[in-house]
Amino acid sequence: MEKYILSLDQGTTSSRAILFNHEGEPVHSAQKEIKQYFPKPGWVEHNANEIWGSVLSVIASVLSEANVTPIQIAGIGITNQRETTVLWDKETGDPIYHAIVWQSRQTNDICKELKKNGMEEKVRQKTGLLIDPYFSGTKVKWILDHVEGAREKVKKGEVLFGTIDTWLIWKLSGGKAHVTDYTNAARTLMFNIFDLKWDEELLDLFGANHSMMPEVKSSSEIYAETAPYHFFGQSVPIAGAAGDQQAALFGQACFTEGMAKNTYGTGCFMLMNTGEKAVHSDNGLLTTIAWGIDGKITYALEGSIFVAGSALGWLRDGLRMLKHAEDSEDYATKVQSTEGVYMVPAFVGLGTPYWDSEVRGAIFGLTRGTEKEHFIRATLESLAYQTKDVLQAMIEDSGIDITSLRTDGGAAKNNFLMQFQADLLDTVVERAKINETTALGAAYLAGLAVGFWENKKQLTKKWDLDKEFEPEMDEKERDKLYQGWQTAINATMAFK
Ligand SMILES: Nc1ncnc2c1ncn2[C@@H]1O[C@H](COP(=O)(O)OP(=O)(O)O)[C@@H](O)[C@H]1O
Ligand SMILES: O=P(O)(O)OC[C@H](O)CO
Repeated sequence: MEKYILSLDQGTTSSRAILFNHEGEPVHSAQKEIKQYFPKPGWVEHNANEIWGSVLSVIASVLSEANVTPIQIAGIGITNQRETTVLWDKETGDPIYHAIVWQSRQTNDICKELKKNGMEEKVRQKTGLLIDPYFSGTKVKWILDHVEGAREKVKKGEVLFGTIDTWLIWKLSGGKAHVTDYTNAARTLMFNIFDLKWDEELLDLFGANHSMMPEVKSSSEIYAETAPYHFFGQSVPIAGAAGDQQAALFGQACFTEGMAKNTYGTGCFMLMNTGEKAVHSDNGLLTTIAWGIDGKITYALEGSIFVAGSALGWLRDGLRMLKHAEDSEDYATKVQSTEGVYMVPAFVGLGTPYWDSEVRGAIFGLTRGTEKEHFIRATLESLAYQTKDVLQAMIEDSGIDITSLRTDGGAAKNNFLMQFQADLLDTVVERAKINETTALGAAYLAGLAVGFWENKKQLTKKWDLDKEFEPEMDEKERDKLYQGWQTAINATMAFK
């Protein structure tokens, strides 16, 4: 009977379940979109129970469509949208508020206050992060400030905190395991990435305490078994977990120092493996944990872009300019250029390297001749421009000149975008063959823990190129385009 690893990829827009065979090939997958709640401008929330329901539903679909029985699952790997924060009642398992999504800006005022009190440098030294609504800490404080009786319940030890990995492991294990892994803990603003402990002072700052925090474990080990009533009568080891961007770095086999990948999903995240060294950034990058395996921590530098593929989602759902996000490629290639139109999709502020949570989106250079095609092309190009901003910061901080960039994620399927990216960076873009790189990373982390695979070298051998994009644009044209972008960004930031 053939065995598989089941990888659960809980992203911002959808939940996916993917079965990997022993060759590391995805043999079947199921996907379900989740509802986005936008209660106020700049706020983004999810329903944690709906997330859980969507995960159960994709597990059921993938097993039935692949005709695989639960007994054939050797282990489960989990990867997830990071930072998104859930607080729930330990007894009833009910979330006490919606999950506040990483993109949400509702903790802006809390961040301002912390910065005013001079906390930025201390936070950076301990966590490698900045004070920004992006991270979990201020989201915890916001929920405690806004949900009646929450603080008292926390004091009595009746509330649990978790990022989405923690929530799903807790649910799958029937409430037995309250754990997270190093990569997810590293994004909370409450975890010291050097001592590898929850930090007393930071917990205090956000009104949290030890009793609500999950135990922090490595990214590849058995955390718990599934509760049989949640897993079709079977106890299956949940054996690996990592935030989706770190899982993608692993899935892209970026195992040596200096290797980097960029994932184009809802947002866009470039991570570079910096080995055992935690590199400090002077250019707005984050210092974070790439993975913790076998008692060893590998660090990464990260550039975070908040709006990437979701700008196409906005063209589809908000402006109704597109039927499907993938149609953007056809529209973009119908014109030779944007004819000077620039779109800055700062819908929830800007991340690396600007870190401005109050700025909002803008569009420049419209003429009477601007058509839908130019608008769509400018939106796609904005993903590439933001990536160039990040790459420049990365080269400056790491001192490593990146000569090729590995890419993956939903929007990386767009050939126009990948070619424009290569042109703009003047760098070869290598799109990974397997589309589900994030899920593959999580599958490998779990597979290593249960002995399904022996070592990560097997994954390196498996890494395969789907398509290589060679830069073709001349230098003058490239510089002119990028200068236009820089003018647009500066003007956007000036308008507040
Ligand atoms: N061909 C495409 N061109 C541009 N954007 C795309 C394309 N296909 C999907 N997208 C965008 O990619 C995102 C989905 O990518 P995915 O990696 O699944 O994201 P996540 O993991 O954040 O849920 C959506 O925001 C969608 O708009
Ligand atoms: O949902 P994604 O794939 O865009 O990833 C979200 C990130 O983990 C947020 O930090």
